[in-house]
Amino acid sequence: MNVTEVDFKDDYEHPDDLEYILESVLMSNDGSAEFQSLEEKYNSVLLNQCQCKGSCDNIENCPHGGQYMYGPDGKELLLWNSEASPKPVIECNPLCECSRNSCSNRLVQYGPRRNLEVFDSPIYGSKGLRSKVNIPCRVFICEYAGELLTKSEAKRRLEANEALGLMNYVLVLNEYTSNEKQQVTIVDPSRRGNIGRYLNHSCEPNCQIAAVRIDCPIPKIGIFAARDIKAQEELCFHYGGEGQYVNTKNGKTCLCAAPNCTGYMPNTEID
Ligand SMILES: C[S@@+](CC[C@H](N)C(=O)[O-])C[C@H]1O[C@@H](n2cnc3c(N)ncnc32)[C@H](O)[C@@H]1O
Repeated sequence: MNVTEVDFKDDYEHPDDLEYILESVLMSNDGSAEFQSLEEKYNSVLLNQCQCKGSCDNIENCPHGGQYMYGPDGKELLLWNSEASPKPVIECNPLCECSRNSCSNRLVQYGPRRNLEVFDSPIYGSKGLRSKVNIPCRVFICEYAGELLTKSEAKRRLEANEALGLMNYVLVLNEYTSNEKQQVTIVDPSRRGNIGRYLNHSCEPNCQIAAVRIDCPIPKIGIFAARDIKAQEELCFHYGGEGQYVNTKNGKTCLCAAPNCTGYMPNTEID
């Protein structure tokens, strides 16, 4: 299977007045030491390239592989991560020796899948995202791309959103190793973002998020199907990451209408 045969594109139009970006970008320099450290991380390169010949099918040899696998039809790569104990996903990148065309460890780097559409969600009374065609369980949908923020800037924006009654797009992704927080990544697609910004929160979501690294220590927030999803069904993920990725407390009233709805949206906490 040639990975480049998979149906990807990234030329979606945004209905809102914002800058369309293909992947997350650094916030503007505010002169802080925190920004400097974020910028250093953003500009550093992961030096763990593989030396696989051809594809990366042998996960014993490939330092990255093992998180994606082809489904039974052999057509699309699926996220093979267990939701209970997600392992870090590290894709092969241009420094790797494997063949770009046959490597089975590159997915998010090719951009969102086709046939997504922004629509006016009757459930949420605001915009949402759905697919015009069925989506199989565990496939990649799109990145949640936006401005990468320092904690201070994120707190400032969260407070401003609250004070002005604006929708909040800030997503805080915490990664843990055996209960210890290892890295915090904060993405805000409110001013600069991609199609991922339109996914609403559900207490019973059909999508899940995963931290995916390609060639930078700052992960991308990948959104994957958590089950088979029918065409026209609204795509949602749990803003609390179901406890794995995101720190939250109870927030605003949740409109998801799921049978197990807690009544509240998870509220982003930054410590
Ligand atoms: C990332 S945006 C999602 C896209 C947004 N609906 C739009 O029109 O651009 C997050 C915002 O959508 C709304 N939202 C998302 N999920 C919600 C839910 N379960 N209940 C109520 N509002 C929700 C909230 O206003 C939230 O701040």
